[in-house]
Amino acid sequence: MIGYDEALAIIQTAAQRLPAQRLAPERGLVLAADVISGEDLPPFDNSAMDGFALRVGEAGVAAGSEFDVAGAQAAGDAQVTATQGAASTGAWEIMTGARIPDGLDAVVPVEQTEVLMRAADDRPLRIRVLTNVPQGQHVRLHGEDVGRGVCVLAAGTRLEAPQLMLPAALGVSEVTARRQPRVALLNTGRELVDDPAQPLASGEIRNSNGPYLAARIADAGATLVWRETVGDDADAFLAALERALAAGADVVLSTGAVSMGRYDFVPDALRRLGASFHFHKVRIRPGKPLLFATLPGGQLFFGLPGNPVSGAVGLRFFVEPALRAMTGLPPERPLRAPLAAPYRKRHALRFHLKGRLAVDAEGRLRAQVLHGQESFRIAPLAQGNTWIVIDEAAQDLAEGALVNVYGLGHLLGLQLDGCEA
Ligand SMILES: Nc1nc2c(c(=O)[nH]1)N[C@H]1C(S)=C(S)[C@@H](COP(=O)(O)OP(=O)(O)OC[C@H]3O[C@@H](n4cnc5c(N)ncnc54)[C@H](O)[C@@H]3O)O[C@H]1N2
Ligand code: MOO
Repeated sequence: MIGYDEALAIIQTAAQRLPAQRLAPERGLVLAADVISGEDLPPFDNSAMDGFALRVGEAGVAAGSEFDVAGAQAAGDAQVTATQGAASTGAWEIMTGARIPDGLDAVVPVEQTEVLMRAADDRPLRIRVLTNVPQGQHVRLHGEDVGRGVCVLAAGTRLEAPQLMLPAALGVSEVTARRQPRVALLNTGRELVDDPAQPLASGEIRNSNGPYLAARIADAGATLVWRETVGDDADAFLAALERALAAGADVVLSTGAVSMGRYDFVPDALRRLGASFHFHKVRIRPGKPLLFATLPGGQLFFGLPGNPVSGAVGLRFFVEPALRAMTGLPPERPLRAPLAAPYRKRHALRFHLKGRLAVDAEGRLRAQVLHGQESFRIAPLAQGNTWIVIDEAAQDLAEGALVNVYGLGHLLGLQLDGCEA
């Protein structure tokens, strides 16, 4: 049986990067090349205020100075040049975001002016400024936010809403990126019932892994292209696998039938198919019987154990690193947090514990191991906001000992909202 680090290295080698493509920027893509700005942002000098644009020169102008109003400029108006006469003495009425007329170099907000004369249509004709106006005041210079030729998003960045604003502002219609991996999910077990309204017959249980893993696959930045529940039958399983691959899956996940029981057919079915096995069983808890293989078509296959928490751990710590490698995201690094209470670990396995990161009365983070760590107990999952990971070699840990903590998903980060002392 191999340890987790070895398993992770195997996954990172086997998970080939998806091809880089030219694609319209959209949420979920991971950049495979830097995005270089081809435009200035802002694209032209413009006003940060509704008011009057002036030519004030290096010295600025003093409160009390008066100006004739030579014109008006609103957002969307094309470039204008303040006339020579107006440039020296005139003001231009200007709106927020409007191009600064060429030759002018400061803006005074309307509320810091007094209108001395108006036209019949209410246009201001002459103003007095009520404050000193330094050169450059309230002028947003072209390229001040982003200059042309600058790298605005680096290769390896995942596009989320904050990373979509820049391409939109800069007229970037295509980026070089990797799409989201496509994942299929096959839940095995003749005991499984999918319809929540169906009463359970003797020996049946409800399929809880299916909805959980489907939601987590989406959180993990992958697209679920196929989901099916199959009985404990290798032929039915292989037929479902064929449908999953026909749906375009890059990665197939199964749950259950991967351990030592007489109906644990997944390894044999994969052998029949000609899959190449990378490993089966890892020194972890829960989730030890996890199986990882490459299918004849090059797709990755993860056989997750059926116990619900084992499947959750398999997705979080085995499948998610593969998704990262496929899209070109760098490997994750855990954060460290102190244990809220002593923890005794009696087995030489790497433990993945349902945990809660909470803040104590002094505002310090504390990692609390939740009650009910067995792999069939899902109630604590609903209270958890973190995975606490304890190395294989660790044994007795004192209160305050630093442990590795991971967010519930590799893209979710640590979420502390709602925590109590
Ligand atoms: N003799 C041994 N028995 C077991 C070993 C072992 O080493 N030797 N390992 C145990 C460990 S650890 C795990 S984990 C489980 C894994 O078993 P399988 O992957 O073969 O899973 P199943 O037997 O099919 O199911 C296990 C358990 O989970 C329930 N289950 C399955 N699918 C779902 C689902 N979609 N939703 C909710 N619950 C599900 C299933 O009914 C079983 O109770 O093996 C141990 N045994
Ligand atoms: O490791 Mo199995 O993962 O639950 O009990």
